Amino acid sequence: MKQILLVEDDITFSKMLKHFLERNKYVVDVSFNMRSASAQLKKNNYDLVFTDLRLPDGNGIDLLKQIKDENTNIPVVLLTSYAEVSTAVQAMKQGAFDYISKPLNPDEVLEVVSNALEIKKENKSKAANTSKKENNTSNKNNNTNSKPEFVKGISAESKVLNEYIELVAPTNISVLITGESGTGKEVVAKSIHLKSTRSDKPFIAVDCGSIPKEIASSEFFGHKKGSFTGAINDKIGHFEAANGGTLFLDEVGNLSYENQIQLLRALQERKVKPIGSSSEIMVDIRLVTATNEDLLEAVKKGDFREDLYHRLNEFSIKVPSLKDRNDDIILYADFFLDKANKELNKSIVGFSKEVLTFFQSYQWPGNLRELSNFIKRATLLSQEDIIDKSVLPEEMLQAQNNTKVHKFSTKENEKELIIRALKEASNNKTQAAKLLRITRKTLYNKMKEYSLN
Ligand SMILES: Nc1ncnc2c1ncn2[C@@H]1O[C@H](COP(=O)(O)OP(=O)(O)OP(=O)(O)O)[C@@H](O)[C@H]1O
Repeated sequence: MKQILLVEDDITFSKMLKHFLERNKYVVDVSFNMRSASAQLKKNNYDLVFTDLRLPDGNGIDLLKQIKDENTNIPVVLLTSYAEVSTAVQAMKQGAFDYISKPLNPDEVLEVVSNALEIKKENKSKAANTSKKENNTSNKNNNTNSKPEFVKGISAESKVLNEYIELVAPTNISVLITGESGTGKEVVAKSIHLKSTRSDKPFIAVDCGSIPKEIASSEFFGHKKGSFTGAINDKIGHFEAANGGTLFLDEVGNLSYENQIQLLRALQERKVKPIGSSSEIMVDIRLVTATNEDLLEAVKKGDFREDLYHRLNEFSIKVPSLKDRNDDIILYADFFLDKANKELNKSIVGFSKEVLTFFQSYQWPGNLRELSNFIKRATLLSQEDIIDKSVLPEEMLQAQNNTKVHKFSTKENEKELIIRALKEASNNKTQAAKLLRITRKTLYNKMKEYSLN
């Protein structure tokens, strides 16, 4: 079993993480400070170290340096608060394997652990093959740059999406990604980065929705120690951290008007000035943004600057909703089942026919995220080899009953159903055909038959 050393002075938090990792079959030792961590490291052969950035007698970066100085290739993962992310990025330049910001997301923790252990295995076998040549390649295969797990899809909508990604990725064009929540906008952004010439440089993802507007400029551009109350250290901003690579701004529509002006200026001038600094830093970033709101509408209302909108929207990509990617659903379901099996140590082989039919007719308002969550829950609950309809939650069944999917039952109500669907789709035939689950051609034929022009 793999051994992990967890260095964290917050007793409750460390207990929680230790239990979680143990439940996932890792052996975990805890140290509450650097001194005891150093002693533990001398005594045991750890496969991975998780360390908090702030420790009572030092910090995680000192510990990282110590591990690197001792020439061990134990991967080190830093635990940080959101505000410390840029320090963590710096730490990665010094050889940390990755960082995870608190509050922790269990999936992310498991993914980082398995990536880190994989790298350690690779390093070990490299070292064995090249016995006298020192393996001095840094662990730059961090989570921010690792390959995304990506299902390409086979539906017509996915084909268009993938073509757009391939086309735009190698350029420096700013891309605005739109689509409902949970459709995979961040995965698309990362895929653009990984297919670009910047793929070996950082990909920095920023959730604009979670940054309070008062600290947004310090987050984007950094600050100097002492430049305002609370600025206890120099801080690297997201622009600088992404230098040479890609800056991904998620929920960009949430930026305040003032922050929009600052962002536009930085993009136009290609340089940033950290708060409290007298000098400017030239930055070379590729910008990718995402939103699930109608930014043009926000522009019309005066909530979003038009000049910024055009700067962000040099090319736009719409990620289709899951309900419009019917041909892909089974691929995604299999992918998420495989993932859930691995995470939960189960071996469910598939889905019953009824569940697959349900997948195709449910509207999936939460898109891929909802499908992934559903499958994880179902995998956990299922006692059999197959996920069957007994695990479908009542609220999903209820929602499905309330959906606007109409089925032709008898010839008599066919005309009425078509009229209703056309009305609901504001006369858009493609949409109406989708609601009716018939092809557009059939819809046109039936409209002709019932003189519905
Ligand atoms: N092509 C894909 N292949 C496999 N998994 C995917 C794919 N696209 C998205 N996912 C998974 O679906 C979930 C939602 O994706 P993501 O976070 O990128 O969506 P989003 O549109 O950015 O969401 P939000 O609007 O809430 O920011 C994630 O768990 C992600 O890993």
